[in-house]
Amino acid sequence: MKKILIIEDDVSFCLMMKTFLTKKGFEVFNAFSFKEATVILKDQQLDLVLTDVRLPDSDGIEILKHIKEVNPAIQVILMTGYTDIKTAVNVMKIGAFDYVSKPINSDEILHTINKALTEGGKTSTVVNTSSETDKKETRPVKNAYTGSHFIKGKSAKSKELYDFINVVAPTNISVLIIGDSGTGKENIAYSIHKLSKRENMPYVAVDCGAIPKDLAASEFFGHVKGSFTGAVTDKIGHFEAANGGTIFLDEVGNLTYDVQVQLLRALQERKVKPVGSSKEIDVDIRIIAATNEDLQKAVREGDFREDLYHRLNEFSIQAPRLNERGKDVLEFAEFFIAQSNAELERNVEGLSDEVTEVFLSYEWPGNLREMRNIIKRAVLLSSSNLIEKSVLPAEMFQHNVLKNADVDTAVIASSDGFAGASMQREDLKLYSSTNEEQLIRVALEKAKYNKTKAANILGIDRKTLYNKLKLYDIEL
Ligand SMILES: Nc1ncnc2c1ncn2[C@@H]1O[C@H](COP(=O)(O)OP(=O)(O)OP(=O)(O)O)[C@@H](O)[C@H]1O
Repeated sequence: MKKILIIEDDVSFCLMMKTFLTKKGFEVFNAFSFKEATVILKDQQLDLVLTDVRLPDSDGIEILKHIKEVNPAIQVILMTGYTDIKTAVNVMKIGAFDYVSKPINSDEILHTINKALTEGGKTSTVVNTSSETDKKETRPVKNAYTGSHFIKGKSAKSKELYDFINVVAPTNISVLIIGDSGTGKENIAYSIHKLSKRENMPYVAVDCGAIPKDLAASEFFGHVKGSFTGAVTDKIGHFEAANGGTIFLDEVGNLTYDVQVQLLRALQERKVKPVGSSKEIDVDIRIIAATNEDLQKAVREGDFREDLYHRLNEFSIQAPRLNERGKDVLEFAEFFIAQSNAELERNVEGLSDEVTEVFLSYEWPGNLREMRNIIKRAVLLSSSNLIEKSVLPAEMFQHNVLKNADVDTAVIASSDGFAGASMQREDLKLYSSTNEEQLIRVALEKAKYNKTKAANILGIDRKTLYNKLKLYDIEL
């Protein structure tokens, strides 16, 4: 397990990052000052340090020098506010791997960390060649797409989606984006912002699922120095940071009831009060929220406040599943191939005919995110100009074959090739509910109603199969 040290005096941010990176499989240590960091650097064999450029007792240059003295193999990524970008660039010149600007985008930081851990050793003094201006333009967003860095698609579903985006973007209406994981909700939110009158104002994306309950108020509304243990400096909350622009609340269904109350008040009164402060700050914010849960159900069950739900859902947009977007699948594939080529320095030209067919009929349960990952891996593994079946996960064929009711072949396919190298069978989940029942029935029939075998064929565990049998009322 790779070990990461986060050096940051903003305690809440530090803990949030720790939660996020631990979930991603790293062993994470926190230090709130340079002094604390030196102790951990001495005791632990670290792989990477993520550090603020400015700490109460040190600065980026001193931190980097010290780290490189302790162990030159440790990769260093700097976290910086806008005013410190120049310092960050200087620190990179003396050996930091890269820098990221605050507010930190979780996808981006993860990408940079993985890149540092894989490429860092080879190029420990890499200087990022993008200009400062470029960085400034793209940094305020959690999402890295700007300009042509995303595609719209031409299918009826895509057209409908962009019609909605175009209609709602210029208004100040709150938008709730509903859709399965990986359908591109974050990208939709950013598109709305870029097409609005607020396009040149801040866009702040907040992953509500990653905010620890106790720190939510401080995260959203900020705090003043000394207002609680660990509040060593004043902190600007997300609302204030987004003032004049747009705030995107991702996974909004994860907010606790208490935070929902505070949020609603802020939205209604258009004022926020930092924790420990008596002063209210006026905020003018456009709000976009996203969920992959059934929020209406959460409202019915008393887990999500109805008034907040209506406040967020003045207009709703459904993010289409990838398999509803017809031939756009191929356009997305082309886009991800180009993206992976650039990232991995490869020259893959496209999909073989056979793979094109598979792509068009596959369910894509993980939507765009799944496609991006599958293509990235395929580009890495491909030895020919075209992506062939042999570099795709076998589960993709298991799906298709199952659809054709040829389960025996599916089982063979799944023990073939690089099957399972990246995807756990349990990750398969059970596709869309429309054909889920049918898939289960086919698998049961092929397994001669042996539940263990059927579960195996479906790539799920027995317990999940039992639950599904109950759900669909399948009698055995
Ligand atoms: N229009 C697009 N063009 C190209 N790539 C896209 C587009 N929309 C999304 N993506 C890609 O798909 C991935 C998933 O998108 P995104 O994070 O926006 O999905 P999401 O619905 O917010 O997922 P989750 O619900 O899990 O947070 C992104 O990392 C990006 O690489």
